[in-house]
Amino acid sequence: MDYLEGLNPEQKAAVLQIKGPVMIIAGAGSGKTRVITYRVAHLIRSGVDSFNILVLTFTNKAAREMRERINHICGPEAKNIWMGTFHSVFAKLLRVEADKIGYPNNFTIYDTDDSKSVLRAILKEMQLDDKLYSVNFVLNRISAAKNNLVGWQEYQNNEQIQADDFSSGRGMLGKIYETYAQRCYRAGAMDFDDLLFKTNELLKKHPEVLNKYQQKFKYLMVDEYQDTNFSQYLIVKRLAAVNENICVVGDDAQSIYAFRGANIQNILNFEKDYPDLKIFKLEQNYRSTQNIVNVANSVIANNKEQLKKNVFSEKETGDKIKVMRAFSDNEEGKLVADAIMQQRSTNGLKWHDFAILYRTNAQSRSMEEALRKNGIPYKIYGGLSFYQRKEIKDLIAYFRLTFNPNDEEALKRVINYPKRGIGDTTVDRIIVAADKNSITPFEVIIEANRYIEKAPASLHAFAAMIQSFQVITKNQSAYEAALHIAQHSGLLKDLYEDKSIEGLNRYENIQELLNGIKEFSEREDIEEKGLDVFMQDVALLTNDDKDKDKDADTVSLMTIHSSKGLEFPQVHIVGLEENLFPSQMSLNSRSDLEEERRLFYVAITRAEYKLTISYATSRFKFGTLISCEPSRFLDEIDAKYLELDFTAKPVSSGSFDDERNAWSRKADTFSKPKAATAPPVKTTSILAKAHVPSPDFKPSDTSNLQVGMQVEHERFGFGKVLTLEGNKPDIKATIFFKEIGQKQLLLKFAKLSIISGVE
Ligand SMILES: Nc1ncnc2c1ncn2[C@@H]1O[C@H](COP(=O)(O)OP(=O)(O)OP(=O)(O)O)[C@@H](O)[C@H]1O
Ligand SMILES: [Mg+2]
Repeated sequence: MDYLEGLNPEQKAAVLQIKGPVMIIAGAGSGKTRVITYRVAHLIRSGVDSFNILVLTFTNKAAREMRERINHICGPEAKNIWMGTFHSVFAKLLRVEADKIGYPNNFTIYDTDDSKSVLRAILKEMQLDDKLYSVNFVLNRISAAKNNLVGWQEYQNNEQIQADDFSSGRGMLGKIYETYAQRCYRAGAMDFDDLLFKTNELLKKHPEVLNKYQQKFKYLMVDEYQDTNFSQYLIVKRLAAVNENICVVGDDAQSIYAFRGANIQNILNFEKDYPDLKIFKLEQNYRSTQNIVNVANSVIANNKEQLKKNVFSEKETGDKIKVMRAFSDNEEGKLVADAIMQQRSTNGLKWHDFAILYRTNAQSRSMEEALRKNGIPYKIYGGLSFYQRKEIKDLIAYFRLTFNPNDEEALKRVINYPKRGIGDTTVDRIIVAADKNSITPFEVIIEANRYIEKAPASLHAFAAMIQSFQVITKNQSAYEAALHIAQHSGLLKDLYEDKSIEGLNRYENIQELLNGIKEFSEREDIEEKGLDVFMQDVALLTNDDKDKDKDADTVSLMTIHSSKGLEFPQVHIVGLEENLFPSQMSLNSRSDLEEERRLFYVAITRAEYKLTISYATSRFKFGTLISCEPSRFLDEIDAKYLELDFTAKPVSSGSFDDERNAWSRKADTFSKPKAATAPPVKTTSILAKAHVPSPDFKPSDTSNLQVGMQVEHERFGFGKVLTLEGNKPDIKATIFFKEIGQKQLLLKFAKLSIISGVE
C-alpha cells in the first residue's frame, strides 16, 4: 500500500477505517482534506465500486483537485465518483428525480438575482413597505426557513414564528413566502436553498428513491462538516442510514457560516446519531511555519466556545508575522503590491504563490488598483462570476426559456431585449392574465389575442421565435443551437453595434461563451452533449470554475470566506481595523464576535511561509473618508511573534510616533485573552478630526494667494492651489489636499496658512 506512504500514523488509521461512522475534528492544515482524498483512493484500491462513493466538498475547485489526485492514484475510475458541493451534487440528483415531486426534470435554477427579482415583484403587488420588507431581509428569512426545513405551510402555522413576525410588524412574511414558493413552482424553478430543501422532501416522501440512493452511495464523505446547515445534515443522515459508512471531517474553530444557518450542533449531534462512532484526532499542522501556527493558536484562544485542540507545527520557526500600517486604503494597496513584488524577486516566487484576503468584497478595489498600476496579474475568486455578467445572463436566459418556457425570470429578462416593442405595461398584463387564468406567462403569450386586449403583434413573433429555438435545440449540436439563438434573438447584432469599449467586451464575452459551448460539444469523455446539459447548472458556477484561467500565474484575491480549505506560500490579510474586521455588525454579541475571530483564524491558517497583516488609518466607506483604528484582533496576537513595519510615513505630520508607541505598548499589554465586550462605535469623519494643525499654524492673509502655492488648512492638512476663480471678495480656490483630495473653498472663510510660494 505504498500509495498511503504520505500519511502519518493517525491519518493512516483514519484512512484505513473504511467501515462504520468516522469523525475527524482537527485543526487547520492537519490533513483532513488529505485524509478524505486518500480514503477515496484506498476505497477504490480495496475494490469498492467507484459508483458507490459520494464526496461532498466545500467548493467545486476542491472537488476538481481531489478528483485529479485520486485519478493519479487510481486512474480513470475516479471519473465515476459523485463529488462536488452539496448544491451541485443534489442538483444532479434532482435532474433525475424532480418529476416525483412535481417539478420538470429540466427545472431552472434561480440564482440570487432571479430570487430577488421574483420577490421584488411580489412585494410590489402586495404593496408592502420596502424598508420593513427589504428584499434582502425577506430572502434571508425564507432562506433560513428552508435551511431549517420549514416550508411555507409550516411557517404560517408555527405560533412562535407568527408571533415573532407580528411583533416586529412583519406579519405578511408567511404570505410572501407562500407566494414566492408558488411562483418558483409555476416557473419550474428552484432557488439555491430549494436544491437541498426539495432533496429532503424527495427523500422523505419517496422511500423508494431514498432506498435507491442509499444503495448507490454506500460510502459517504463530507469535508468542512462544521459548516453544514440542518438541511444538509439531514440529507447526509438519511443517505447514510442503512450502511452507516460515513466519514465527516471538520474543524469547529473554522466554523464561519453560522449566519447562513450552519450549526456547530451538527458536530455534537453526530456523536449522538452514531454511538459506535470512531473519532480520530490530528494535531500536526503540515501547512504552516511554527510562528504562523502559534499566532493562529493565540488568536483562537480568545474564544470561549471551542473544542480544545493542540495544534503544532514541526516546520521551521519561520519569519515573524509582519504588521504594516498604511494611512489610507489606497496606500495599503500600494504597500501590499510593493511587498509582493519585493518578495517575488528576492525569493524567486511566482505570482500564484501570493494571496490577498479581505473581509468584504468592497476592499478588493484598492488592492486591484495598486496591482494594476504595478502590472501585477491577479484574479478575483468568488467575485462576480463570468456567468453572472449581464450579456452572458441574457443569452443564457434565451437558452433557459427555450428549455423551460415557464421560466418567468428568463422571460422577463429577454422579452424586450433586444428591443421589440413589448413594454413593461404589457409584461405586467401578461403576468396578471397568467395569475388570473392559472397558466404560465408563456402560455398567455402564445395565445396573446385571447388573454390580452390589443396585444402587440410582436408578442406573437416572440413566442414563435422561442418555439423555433426549441426545434433547433432538438436537431442540432449544442454549439450550432447556441450560435443560432445568439444570432436569431438579435442579441449578437445588438452587442456588435455597440462600439464602446464595454460593448466590445460584452461581444467578446459572448464569443467566449460560444467557444466554451463549442469545446463542450466536442468533448469525447461525456455522452450527453446537448445544450440543455451544458447549461443545466450554470447558476451554480462561479468564476473559479472556468477552466480557461485555471493554471494562470496570478495573485489570488478573495474574501476570507472563500479562502476556506486553500493554502498559499504567502498571504496578506488586509483591513485589520475595528468595524471592518471585526465587522461592525458583529460587535453586539459574543457569539458573532467569536465567529469573526474564527474567520481571522481561517485567514491566518491559509499561509504556509509568510503572513503579512495590514491596516489603514483612514478608508473610504460609502463615499466618505473615515478614520479607522487597528483591529482588536491585532492586540490579541502575542507581540513576540510580530514584526511591526511602520516605515510608511504619514503624508502630513501627525501623531505618528505617539501612535506607534501606543500600539506597541498595547501589543505588550493586551496579548492575554480579554473579555469580548462591544466598544462604542468609534468611526468619525476624518474631516472632523484627522489633521492636527502644525504648532505654528495660523491663518494667513490670502489676498495674494496664487496658483501653485503650498498651503496648510486647519482641518484638511497640506495641499497645493490648483485654480483660483471669481472676483474679490468671493474668490474660490480649488486646492488639492494630499490627505483628502481636491476641494473648492471660498477664500474669505478658509482657514489657510501659506507655507511656500509657487514652486
Ligand atoms: N502526512 C503529511 N505529510 C506531508 N504533508 C502533509 C501531510 N498531511 C497533510 N499534508 C499537507 O498539509 C497541507 C494541509 O493539508 P490539508 O489541506 O489536507 O489540511 P486540512 O486539515 O484539510 O486544512 P484546512 O483545515 O485548512 O481545510 C497540504 O498541503 C497537505 O498536502
Ligand atoms: Mg481542508
